[in-house]
Amino acid sequence: MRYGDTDVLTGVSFTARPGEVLVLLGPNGAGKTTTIEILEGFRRRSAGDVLVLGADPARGGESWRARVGIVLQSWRDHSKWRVRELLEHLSRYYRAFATDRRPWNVDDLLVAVGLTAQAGSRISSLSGGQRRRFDVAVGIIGHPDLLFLDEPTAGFDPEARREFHDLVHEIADDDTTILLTTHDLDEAEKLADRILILCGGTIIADGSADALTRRISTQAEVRWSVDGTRYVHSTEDATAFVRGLFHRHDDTITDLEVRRASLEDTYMTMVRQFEAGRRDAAVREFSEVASS
Ligand SMILES: Nc1ncnc2c1ncn2[C@@H]1O[C@H](COP(=O)(O)OP(=O)(O)OP(=O)(O)O)[C@@H](O)[C@H]1O
Repeated sequence: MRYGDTDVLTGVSFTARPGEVLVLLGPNGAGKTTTIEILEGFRRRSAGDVLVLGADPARGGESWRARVGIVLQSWRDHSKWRVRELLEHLSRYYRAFATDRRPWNVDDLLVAVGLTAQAGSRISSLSGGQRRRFDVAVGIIGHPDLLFLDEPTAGFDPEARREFHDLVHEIADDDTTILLTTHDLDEAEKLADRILILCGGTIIADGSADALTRRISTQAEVRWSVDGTRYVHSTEDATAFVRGLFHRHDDTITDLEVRRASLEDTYMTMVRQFEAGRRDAAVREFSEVASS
C-alpha cells in the first residue's frame, strides 16, 4: 500500500484459517488499520493479492459483504435511534442473504451482547462500554463468517473487558473467523489463536503467543523458597528442574513460581530488534551514499 510516494505496507502476507481468532499487534502507525481497511474492501491496495472468503475485497459484491462483519474504531452515527429499533432495521438488510443462521434474531443478539436492559434506550444514552457492545451487535447482526474488530475494547473497564472476551470466544466458537487489533497485550494473549506483529508495514512475527514467546526466550525463571530463603534459577527445562527441586527438598518448598517471558516482553523485544535493524540498515545506506 502506497500513499502518495510513501510505502506504508511493504510485507504483509498471511492466511487466516476458518474459526481462528487472529490478533494484529503493532505500534501506532504500523499499518494495522490500513491492512484491515484493505481486507474489508474500504481501501484499494496499490499492489499485491488479497482473497477474503474467496473473493477480492476490492470487487466483493453484496452477497460477499453480507458474510463480512465490521466494527470500526469509532462510529457515532444514529444516536437518536433506540437500540432494538436500529438492530431490527439493520437486520432487514440481511433478509435477501438469509441462511439458517443469518441474520441474528434481535432478542437473542441483545442477550448475547448483554444489552437486553437497554433495548428501549436511545443510542446516545449508552455508556462507553455499552456503546461498544452495541457496535459489536451491529457488526455481527448478519452472523458473519468473518468479523473485523478494530480496537474493540478501548475504554472498557475490567469487567466489561472480561465480558467482551467471553463474547469474542462465543462468536469464534460459532465458526466466525475474527481479525482483531488491540494495543492491550494481555487481551491479545487471552483471545488470540494466532498473533501477527506488524511493524513499519511488515509482518515481523506470526504464531501463537506461546510460540512467539519461546522464539525470543527459551529460558524460564523458577522462583521458590525453602525455610524462608528465596531462590531464583533460570533454566531451559523448568519441568525437569522443578522435579529435581522436589526430589531434594520434598514438601519444604513454598512459594513456587515458574515464569516465562510475557507476551509484552516478547513484543517489545521483537519491535526493538526490528527497529534497530532498520536503523542499522539506514546507517549503512547513509555511509554508502556518503562514500560514493
Ligand atoms: N489517508 C492517508 N494518507 C496518507 N497516509 C496515511 C493515510 N492513512 C494512513 N496513513 C499513514 O499510513 C501509516 C499507517 O497508518 P495506520 O492508520 O494504518 O496505522 P495503525 O497501525 O492502524 O496505527 P494506530 O495504532 O495509531 O491506529 C501511518 O504512517 C499513517 O500516517
